[in-house]
Amino acid sequence: MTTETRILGRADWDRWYASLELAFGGVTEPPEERSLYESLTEHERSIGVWDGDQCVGTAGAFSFRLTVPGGASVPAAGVTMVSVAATHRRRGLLTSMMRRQLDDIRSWDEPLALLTASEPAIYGRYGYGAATQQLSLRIDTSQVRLSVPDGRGGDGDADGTDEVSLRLATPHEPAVLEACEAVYAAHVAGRPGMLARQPGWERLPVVDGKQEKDGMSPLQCVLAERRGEVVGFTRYRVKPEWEEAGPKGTVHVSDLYGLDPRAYAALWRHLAGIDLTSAVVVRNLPVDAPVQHLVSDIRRCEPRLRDSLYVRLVEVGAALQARTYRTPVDVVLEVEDSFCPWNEGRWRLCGDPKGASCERTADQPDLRLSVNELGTAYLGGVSLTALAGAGRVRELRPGALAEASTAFGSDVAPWLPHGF
Ligand SMILES: CC(=O)SCCNC(=O)CCNC(=O)[C@H](O)C(C)(C)COP(=O)(O)OP(=O)(O)OC[C@H]1O[C@@H](n2cnc3c(N)ncnc32)[C@H](O)[C@@H]1OP(=O)(O)O
Repeated sequence: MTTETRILGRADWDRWYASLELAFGGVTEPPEERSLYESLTEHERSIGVWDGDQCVGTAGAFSFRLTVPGGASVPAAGVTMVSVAATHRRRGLLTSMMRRQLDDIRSWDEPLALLTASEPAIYGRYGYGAATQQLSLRIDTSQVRLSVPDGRGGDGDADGTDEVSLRLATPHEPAVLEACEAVYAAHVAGRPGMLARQPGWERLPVVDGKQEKDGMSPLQCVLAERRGEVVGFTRYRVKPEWEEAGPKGTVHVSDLYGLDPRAYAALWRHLAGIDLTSAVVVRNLPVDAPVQHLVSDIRRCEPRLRDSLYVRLVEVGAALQARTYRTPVDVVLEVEDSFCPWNEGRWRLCGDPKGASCERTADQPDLRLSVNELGTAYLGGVSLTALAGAGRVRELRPGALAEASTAFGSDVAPWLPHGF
């Protein structure tokens, strides 16, 4: 097999993307979604593998900025659109693309690579670790009640001026899109795992997807407003269904953000009260989503967890010093990284809530772990102690594990709100 790997040329995009679609089963995306992805593709950061004039491998890397614990926004390559043609699988093409990509990302001085995996078993061999989870709920709104915040958190409105009102809006309308994006942007710095969306990405949640073919309504949008300011929004589709006993429709939530507890609760109460529906389904919430504390019966919400964002430390030193640490930490990490050997060896990590340094050292190690565990623990959603319990982190100095594990933790659960 003779193949050539090259940077994606603009004229090649159609064939390149068709090859990706075929590898994912051959269903062609709706034109609006396709053209959005065409405009978002960063050609110079994308590669294609060609066998003659046939594209047999694809991979891209968006230039993202990722929020890390402490709130910094760190350059990160969003690895995406990875595929190998069915005729060329299991011959090492994926490994060769991952090799090329990680070398490129390093040369771009981006300390992190990120992805969401089609299958969790694929990317561990390249040093990625599952760093965040997503919570899904199916709320039985015929049984579950949602409470209203009582203002004890300081958001009371004794004189009624803090009241939130809800307004139906057209999701694609530029002013609406802009207002929703501003609410999204206000959340980014406060939660590790979120991405600062660049222009164009705000359209991703509103492209007309395949869902409408499944009997769902077009996307609907409700804005939460206070004194004329947009303080939250939700976007959702309704799937009407009827049973002998009566209506049994479902509300499928795409996203929901509130800038304060009242706006947040008002939006959830709206979703739970939509006529002719008896369930609200949401696929991707942070594991610490406050809605879990608004419902009267969490068991009737069927909570489930799934792996979400995978993180790869491309440059261990730069990545570990880009975030802060919840408590003071001073440990020597002995890192294994066979795929990116420049990371191998001992690193002294000194950090606290204000900042961190991470330098090469010859000192005795306190913890031994691979780059996968560093990726898994990096955003503070999985503890080093839990990984040690699985034998994946070794404590070489008594006390070092508890010290590092506490320091790596995050008060706010890391979360990736959408795929890419
Ligand atoms: C970030 C994203 O875009 S995720 C999307 C990934 N793409 C898809 O799922 C589309 C459908 N699948 C494909 O296109 C291909 O099967 C790919 C990309 C997953 C794998 O490509 P290949 O060229 O066959 O992989 P390659 O031959 O380099 O295999 C490398 C290793 O991964 C393993 N591997 C490959 N695919 C899988 C899989 N789906 N599950 C588990 N292991 C896998 C191989 O067995 C091999 O293991 P080894 O190193 O122990 O020998």
